[in-house]
Amino acid sequence: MQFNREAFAQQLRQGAQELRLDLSDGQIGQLLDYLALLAKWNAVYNLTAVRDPQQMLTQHVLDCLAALPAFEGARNVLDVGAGGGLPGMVLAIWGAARQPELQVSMIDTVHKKTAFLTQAKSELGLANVTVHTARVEALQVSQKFDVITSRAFAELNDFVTWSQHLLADGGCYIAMKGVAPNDEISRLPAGWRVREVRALEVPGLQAQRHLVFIERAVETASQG
Ligand SMILES: C[S@@+](CC[C@H](N)C(=O)[O-])C[C@H]1O[C@@H](n2cnc3c(N)ncnc32)[C@H](O)[C@@H]1O
Repeated sequence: MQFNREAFAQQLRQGAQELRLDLSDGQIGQLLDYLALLAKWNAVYNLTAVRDPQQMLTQHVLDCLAALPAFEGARNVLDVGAGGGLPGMVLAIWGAARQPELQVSMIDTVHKKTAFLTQAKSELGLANVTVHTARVEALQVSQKFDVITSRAFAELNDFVTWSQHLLADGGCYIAMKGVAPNDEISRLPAGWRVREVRALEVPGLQAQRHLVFIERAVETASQG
């Protein structure tokens, strides 16, 4: 397992440039620290099927970086089924410098995954991160989320059904998907609508990526 920090830093800088993301040296360093932790823990705890750090950089870190512009202005984000912290950790690292008011919560049912997230939060000094070990259906919070996101989590219908009690009024879902999930969209529960399906280009990845923005459908006022 090769971890060439300087080469990875260069790829991140180049990727950020292609994505028009303004990443500081400090943020690049934190992203690499996160990647190194993920690779180290993955060897023992099997957090992600992607095992090679180079592949992790492209398929995980750059993939999540490509989605970040969609989170501009978000204040309180929940990442459902965060696993090893994707996209939540990448979002938190970016937000800590870029959007200091941004809070990122991550939830997963698997304790070894949330143990990793708690350790990464501590080692990276991310005060903006909260970690929950639970099924999202059972989570209760005092402050609801203005954005709920997920990546490689579940069919959109389940994602919305299981977590809608956690979305603030006026909030929206941002689901990270591969090919545009038109069938899943057609099966969304009543009362929800897709505001936008946005195609993404991930540097170094020859695969389709889409963000699906979902919000409550506005009820048509009765004409009485
Ligand atoms: C395929 S992984 C994706 C992990 C990460 N988001 C990524 O993109 O690498 C899906 C994750 O969802 C978690 N999960 C499944 N059902 C869940 C539920 N009901 N509530 C919270 N997490 C759940 C699993 O434990 C798993 O870590």
